[in-house]
Amino acid sequence: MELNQLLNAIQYHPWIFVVVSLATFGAIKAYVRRWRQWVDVPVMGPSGVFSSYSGALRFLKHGDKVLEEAYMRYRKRGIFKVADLARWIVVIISPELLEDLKRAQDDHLSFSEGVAEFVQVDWTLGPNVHKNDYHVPFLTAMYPEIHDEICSAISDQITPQGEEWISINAIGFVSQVVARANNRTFVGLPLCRDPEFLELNLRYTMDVVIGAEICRPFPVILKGIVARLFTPVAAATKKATKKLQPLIRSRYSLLRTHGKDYEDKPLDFLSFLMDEAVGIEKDPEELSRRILVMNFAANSTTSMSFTHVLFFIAGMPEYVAPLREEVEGVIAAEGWTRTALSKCHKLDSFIKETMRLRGAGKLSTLRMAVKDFTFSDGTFIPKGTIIQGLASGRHEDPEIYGESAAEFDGFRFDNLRNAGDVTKHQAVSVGLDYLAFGLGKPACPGRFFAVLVMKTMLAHILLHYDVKNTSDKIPLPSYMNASCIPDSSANVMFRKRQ
Ligand code: HEM
Repeated sequence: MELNQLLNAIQYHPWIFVVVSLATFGAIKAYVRRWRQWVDVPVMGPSGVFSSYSGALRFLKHGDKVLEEAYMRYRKRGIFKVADLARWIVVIISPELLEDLKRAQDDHLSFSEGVAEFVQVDWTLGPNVHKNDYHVPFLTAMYPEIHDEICSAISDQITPQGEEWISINAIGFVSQVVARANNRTFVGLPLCRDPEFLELNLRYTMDVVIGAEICRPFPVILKGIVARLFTPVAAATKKATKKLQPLIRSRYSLLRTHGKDYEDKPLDFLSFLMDEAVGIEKDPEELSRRILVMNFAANSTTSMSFTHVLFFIAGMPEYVAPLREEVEGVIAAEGWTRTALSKCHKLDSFIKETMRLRGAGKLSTLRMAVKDFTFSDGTFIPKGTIIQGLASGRHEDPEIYGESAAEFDGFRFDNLRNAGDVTKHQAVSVGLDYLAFGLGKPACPGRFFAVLVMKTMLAHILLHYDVKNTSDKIPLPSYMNASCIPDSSANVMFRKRQ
């Protein structure tokens, strides 16, 4: 829009002037705040008022390189900071500082406030989700249903005949299977197979990310209106509510008629929510938001992680025979159960090793200082600062993982288990040396479920299909800031197991 057109538009619609002025004011305020939260640690990239934005652009496009360079430079100091387009992020590397972060109480370094800042929770996922996280404790898996959904979702998409290979887009295939398995647990059949419902949940993560960026520059009083009018989040919430409302209403009616423990009551996340919800949380729109929130936390994280697993198994045929042998032995003895899969240590190790090198992101353990905070080395962190741990620094440190730290060794963690500490080396274990699922109290509560889903997917694929990449090379990820994104254009080839 040219300046004249803008001035004309303002003349006839003065509210445009108000919105633009408030957005500009908000942007300036955010900009000033960015500079006020100055932490006295080495800076990765330019540190000037304007030049830091060129550093932020480089971080956006080449986050992996920036963080690798920072690791080499500041490993000894154990802490540095890097600019993204919205803020400075203080990144910690040293185990001592990670230990401080792990021990810090939520009223000092807060995970939920960090998330609230990053994805503008109050205006995207919803203010109730921010204030009350009653959805977090439910994550006990219903294994027979998960297994059934994974088998059926895979065979709905891969139907090779005889010896033919079929080629399928890896991330598209994995996302469908993961979203179906997740939603079988969240809302049950038949909604977990409804293509529109799956599509809106798969798109929701991106809707929230875009919505957060649109809301960010506006002052708080306008964010609500902006979120409703100009972001895709409101439309997604409306669509999800429309899909879920009939189900919620019929379950409420059964609860009213037969009481809390009626026969054949579905055992899923929605039932859990409806039992636990109080006050406004009982509203179908609020319940729908919780379902969306769980999809937000579970779909892209698990899909991206498992797509890397698929690329590795497709490109490393030497792992196929020992993994098949392990899974076949355990399943023959015990059937498809949670306990049986917990005995597949090689399978577990292969997934953990993939996540060590290709976790959801190079940074983990998002926190916001809700009060001034001082690390044990004396580094002062003012209130409002965002802090993250450099997961890739820990994951690729030769002092932790030996000379082969940079290489993929699918049975690394199985060997470590056999050599000593059994629990430390499980894929679900969190600690200073393995940050893929975070650290401390806010460590991912869905990790047991996510690992179970990924193990079941890998085991099922190994037992029923041969798999290979479309070329000799394992597709490489790209990075957006620190997020590790599998090659979305890469296909994987499947044929019936020969
Ligand atoms: C491979 C898949 C997954 C990865 C890599 C992952 C990673 C993470 C990480 C890094 C955190 C933050 C922990 C911290 O900062 O210390 C987190 C939190 C969370 N995750 Fe996951 N996650 C995955 C799957 C899931 C699944 C499947 C669910 C739900 C079924 C889930 C639900 C959550 C929730 C609710 C939180 C917030 C916890 C809180 O508020 O205290 N995640 N996840």
